[in-house]
Amino acid sequence: MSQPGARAMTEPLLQVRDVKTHFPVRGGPWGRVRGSVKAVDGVSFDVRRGETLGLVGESGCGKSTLGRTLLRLVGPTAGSIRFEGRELTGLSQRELRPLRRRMQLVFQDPYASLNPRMSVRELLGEPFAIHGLERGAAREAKVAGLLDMMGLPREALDRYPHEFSGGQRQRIGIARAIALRPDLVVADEPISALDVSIQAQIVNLLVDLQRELGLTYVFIAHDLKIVEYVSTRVAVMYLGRIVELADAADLYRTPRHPYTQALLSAVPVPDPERRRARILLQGDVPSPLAPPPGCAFHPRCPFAMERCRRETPPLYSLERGHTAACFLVENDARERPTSAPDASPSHEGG
Ligand SMILES: Nc1ncnc2c1ncn2[C@@H]1O[C@H](COP(=O)(O)OP(=O)(O)OP(=O)(O)O)[C@@H](O)[C@H]1O
Repeated sequence: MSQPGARAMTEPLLQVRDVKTHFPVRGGPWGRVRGSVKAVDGVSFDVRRGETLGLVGESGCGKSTLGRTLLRLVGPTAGSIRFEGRELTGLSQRELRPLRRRMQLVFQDPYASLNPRMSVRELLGEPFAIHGLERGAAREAKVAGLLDMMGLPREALDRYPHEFSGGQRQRIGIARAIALRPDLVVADEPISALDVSIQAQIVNLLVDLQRELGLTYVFIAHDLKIVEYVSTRVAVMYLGRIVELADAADLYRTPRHPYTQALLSAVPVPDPERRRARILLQGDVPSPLAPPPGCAFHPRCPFAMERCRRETPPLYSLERGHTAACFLVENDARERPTSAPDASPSHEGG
């Protein structure tokens, strides 16, 4: 691999600007477009090299869609995604191919993501075959090395996914994802389908691999304790938008957005100093087909003001890179935020 230059080392691995992923909803006898699900609706953030960016929020907030959009597995409707400074949104599938090996996804359900008719030897050899890398004995050696790294025995090579436990299957899924030494791994709820007793082992495996291979993670999860444990920074999503982003320690110590406060108030903490009053969230996440006007959180917010029903709060910059999209923090903002750049052309992804 070529040695990245100093600039490449300091620039973010991924720069995401005002990205939207809307899904058209069709209806009626002619299947006309009736509206769109705004699964991701204007998000901007950077992912720094070597960090773990945690992505949290209730079910349906758009976390998976955002994760897949970052990898261009789903085409964004608008916005810009730069990987090492290179714009991804306009690239054809062919142009994306060489980049694919550098950006990988770990799935929630390893059973559904592994072809049941392929042996482990084939499953782990496949990434090399797809990209025309390593053959014969060299590929065998790489595959065996992956097994060692995952703590799986060599006998596993000739066995099939159904012969393994959930945790072992996830190890195989992770091995496939890291086989080609990617830079970026999006882990989409990588442990939520697993038995609680083995969740920690898989999390620790991911943490060790990050250290060993210098990986950058986007870690999607709804378990806030695990996100706190693994993340360098954490982004909180609500109805297609990021409502708060901060260093993990800052976010957990001083959450500024009422939505984050409510999510965290539900997490049991043994330390009485950190215990907070439980804020009960009323109702469910509204439909991303018709998000509420103004601040999308206002119908569920215990602090909603008249203004929140009319205006959408921008992401205010607070101290130490902490940002929050809530009028309550406006007075603490370091500067008046400029509105998100909306100049990016809409485009059909592929
Ligand atoms: N291919 C699709 N077509 C239409 N709507 C979609 C599609 N994929 C996701 N959605 C919708 O987009 C919204 C966001 O879904 P997404 O799965 O990204 O959320 P999530 O936060 O990851 O939730 P979960 O934790 O349940 O996976 C949901 O309303 C979902 O129904």
